[in-house]
Amino acid sequence: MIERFRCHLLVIKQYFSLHDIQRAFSILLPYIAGQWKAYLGLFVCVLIDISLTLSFAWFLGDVTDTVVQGQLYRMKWLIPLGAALIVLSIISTYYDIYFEAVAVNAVKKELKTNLYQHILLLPIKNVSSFHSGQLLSNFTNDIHSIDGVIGRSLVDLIKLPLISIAVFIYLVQISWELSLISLLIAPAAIISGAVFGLMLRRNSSNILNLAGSMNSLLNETFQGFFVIRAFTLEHLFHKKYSSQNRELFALEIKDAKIRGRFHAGGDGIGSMVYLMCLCLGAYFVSSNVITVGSLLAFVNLTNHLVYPLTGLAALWAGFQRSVSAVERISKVLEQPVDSTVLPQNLLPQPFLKSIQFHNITFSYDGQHNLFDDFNLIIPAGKVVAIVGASGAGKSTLFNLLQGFYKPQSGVILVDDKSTEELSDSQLRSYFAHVPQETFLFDGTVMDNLLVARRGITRSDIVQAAAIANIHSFIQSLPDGYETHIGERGVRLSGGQKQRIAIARAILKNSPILLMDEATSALDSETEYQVKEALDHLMINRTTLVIAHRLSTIRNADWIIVLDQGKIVQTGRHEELITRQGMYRNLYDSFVRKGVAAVGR
Ligand SMILES: Nc1ncnc2c1ncn2[C@@H]1O[C@H](COP(=O)(O)OP(=O)(O)OP(=O)(O)O)[C@@H](O)[C@H]1O
Repeated sequence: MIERFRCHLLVIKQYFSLHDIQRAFSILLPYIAGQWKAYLGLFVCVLIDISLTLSFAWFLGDVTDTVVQGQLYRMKWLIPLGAALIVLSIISTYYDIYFEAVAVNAVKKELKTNLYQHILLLPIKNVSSFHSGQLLSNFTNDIHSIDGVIGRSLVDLIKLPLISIAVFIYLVQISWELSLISLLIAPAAIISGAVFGLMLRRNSSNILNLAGSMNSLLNETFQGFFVIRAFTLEHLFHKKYSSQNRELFALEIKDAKIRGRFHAGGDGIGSMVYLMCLCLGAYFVSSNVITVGSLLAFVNLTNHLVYPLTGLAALWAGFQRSVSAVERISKVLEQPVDSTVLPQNLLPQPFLKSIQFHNITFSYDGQHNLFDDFNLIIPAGKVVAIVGASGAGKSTLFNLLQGFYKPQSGVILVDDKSTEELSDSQLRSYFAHVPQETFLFDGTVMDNLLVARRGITRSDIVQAAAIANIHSFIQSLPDGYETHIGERGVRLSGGQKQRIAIARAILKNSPILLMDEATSALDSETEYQVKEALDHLMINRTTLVIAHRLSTIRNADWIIVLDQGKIVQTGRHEELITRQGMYRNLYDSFVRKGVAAVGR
């Protein structure tokens, strides 16, 4: 019980603390400052709006008194003045909407671009600590929820107190007694704003978190479509999504109820003040304390005294809602990046000497070392097969080499240059990576090949495709190289995708080939075509291959046998086969399984 009370107290404290709002603004301020012209325009519109509010009230009162007192000659200049006020109001309304749209959308645009760039620059270990659905949610729900701190609310923060003060001074001139009555609303507005704002903040934080989870589920559904079908998980996923969707609906309705009660309450209080002022004002008119025109001007302006007060409370509530969204975005933006420059596709550099791993210590989680004082030298121009049980660290070697992860200690040299000293662009220009699973972008075959390197010509592409044994197939497609292959290349077979990936690696023309041999079996004809393509790719290159086929291992110049992050054996197939040890065991298991790939 006491614990729950403490918990509530903490939430309330957090709600009234300025710290979160200050933090949100410190993140957004550079973006807001970048749009100072639009905000200045908006501020000028606000000043015009305040002046117009007072002018219209005065105009209403003056026209009424003019008519009541029979001084119709004054209408000669009152009518053009009214028309001028209306024209000014039309112009101001237009620019008000325009400047707000420019300010809000420009801030969001910049924030989205920076967030995207930041994610592209984040070290892989940091990116993988976020769920892709959560990152997606940052761009969709969260960025759209920050309106409360960058849009009209920001200007209202200045406008509402200003209009309140201006209107109050004007009202006091008409009648100080009525003005005091209209001030009765202040405490009620502030208390209701605070209470409802607190409820809104908690609820919208739940909405944003749930929307993030739903995005993650959608992402998994679309990416794991085949697994869902194969394991008949449709019912399970449907149940999960429906349940989250129902929960979201309930939270949205709760949000609407809170906002509804808040606004209805504010309107109710406003109407009561209006009624009280009208009744008391009517009495003052009948007692000749004020004129009819003054009463009309007064009741007209009362509303402008009421809504800034309830508005300020709503503003606080709105800030609270947006703070949750900014907090979620800031979790990504606060992750440190190694460099602020986006890597670019550079022309390949020559590679003449060796790759060296010196005293490398590496751990993914910072606790269990996968590599401990690891040393390895790979001379240029060789085909090196890396073999070992699953989880031995083979792929991790590739990750370290390409700078996707940094070792905790030790140094990796490529042609005597430390990978730490090379920029990401320089480092990656050394390598062409053919991963086990081919990833193709949504677009045409040509689009997927063009990404390999800058300045590629069509004849380069045709040549590379021919070497990769895929040219004839591409030509047989309805639009040849311009055929759309669908998201992740869904319209192609595994073997076709692999050969496009090989053509892409040929086009990149890097001196070092990193190849993670596919374990999935292809039919013998396709297998042959892929193998031939790979053989072409290896010509004149240093090749590091995580080998799964005996034929690759047999033909390698050098074999490295890896076990739990340690090199346990090295040599050629003929030597290793004669010795007792891990390689011999692996070979025996290959033979025992009667691997179809043997000898291919
Ligand atoms: N991103 C990661 N975060 C944490 N641990 C990881 C990560 N990637 C790999 N590991 C762990 O590091 C170890 C080595 O993984 P690695 O992928 O390098 O092995 P591998 O030899 O390539 O295995 P396989 O042949 O199955 O692909 C494994 O125990 C694995 O669980």
